[in-house]
Amino acid sequence: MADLTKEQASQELDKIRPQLNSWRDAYYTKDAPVVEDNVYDKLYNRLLEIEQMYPELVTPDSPSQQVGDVTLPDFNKVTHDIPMLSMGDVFSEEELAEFNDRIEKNVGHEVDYNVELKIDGLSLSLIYENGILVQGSTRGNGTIGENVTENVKTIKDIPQKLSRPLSIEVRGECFMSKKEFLRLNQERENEGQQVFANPRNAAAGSLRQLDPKITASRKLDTFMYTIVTFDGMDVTTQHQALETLKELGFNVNPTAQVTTGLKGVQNFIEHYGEVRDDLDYGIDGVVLKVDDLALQQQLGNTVKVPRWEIAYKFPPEQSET
Ligand SMILES: NC(=O)c1cc2c(N)ncc(C(N)=O)c2s1
Repeated sequence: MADLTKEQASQELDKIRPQLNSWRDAYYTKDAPVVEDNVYDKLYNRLLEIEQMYPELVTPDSPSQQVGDVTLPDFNKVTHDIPMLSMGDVFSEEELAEFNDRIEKNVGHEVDYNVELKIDGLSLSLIYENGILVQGSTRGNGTIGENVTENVKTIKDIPQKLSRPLSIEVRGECFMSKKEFLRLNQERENEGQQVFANPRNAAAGSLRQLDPKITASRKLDTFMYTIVTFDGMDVTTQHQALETLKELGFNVNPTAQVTTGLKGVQNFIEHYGEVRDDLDYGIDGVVLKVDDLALQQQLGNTVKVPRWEIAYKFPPEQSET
């Protein structure tokens, strides 16, 4: 191969990487391979050749770093530097009032809450370095989770590259829509396989797959709802955090509302309790979060759960087995 200067190599890689990634994306997630394998392989080998000559030019988003063809023997584990805590639950308006009273007593005044739907899926952590997705992981036991990065890369609504080159961690919920759940179970029934009991199990069974191709064959969705590390972003409320997540390219549930104290919370709960069957995703409650992020820090966490958020749980859905 004619020797390439580093500059020529860098320029050629800048052309090859996005081309291969877009072909790969089509192959994995849009079920529509747009190029013959030998064309893909030829360009991929060219990329490997150049990266071998100039290893310092390898970037995290290079196709050579996205080994999506390997079926892992078991999940690699990741440690959550900031634990993925669970959340306290309440089941009545009275308990909600007690939660609010504790907060107001602690901080000495009424607080705004950001009220969000509690999605019936599984928690997901995403880590980006300079805007590139480098790790996806499950909650696990809250401290040690499973590395599901290759699977996460097949989920269409998760950006592999952010709109800004930020190094951040974000968290949210991975779920399967009711429509996809019915399609998948019909497919499994036709193939004589065991069906999933509910969309949450189907989502967990699809994300926690050792073969990314199986994950890619299932339509998973996400709603992201927490920025864990901000990389200097000036975000001071949970409401702003959701707007920022949306600007960065994440899928964010559009129903969140800010309330002053508990005013309006009961209406929100009653409304979504009534329409939950009509939503195409499962919800099992409503989450109240103190909107001011500094107040969240001031309130902190108990041993197990944050003091600044609570889940108001709906009764199990009728259709749920
Ligand atoms: N375990 C947790 O902290 C949470 C769990 C969930 C969930 N399953 N769905 C939505 C939210 C939210 N909107 O914050 C949260 S927060």
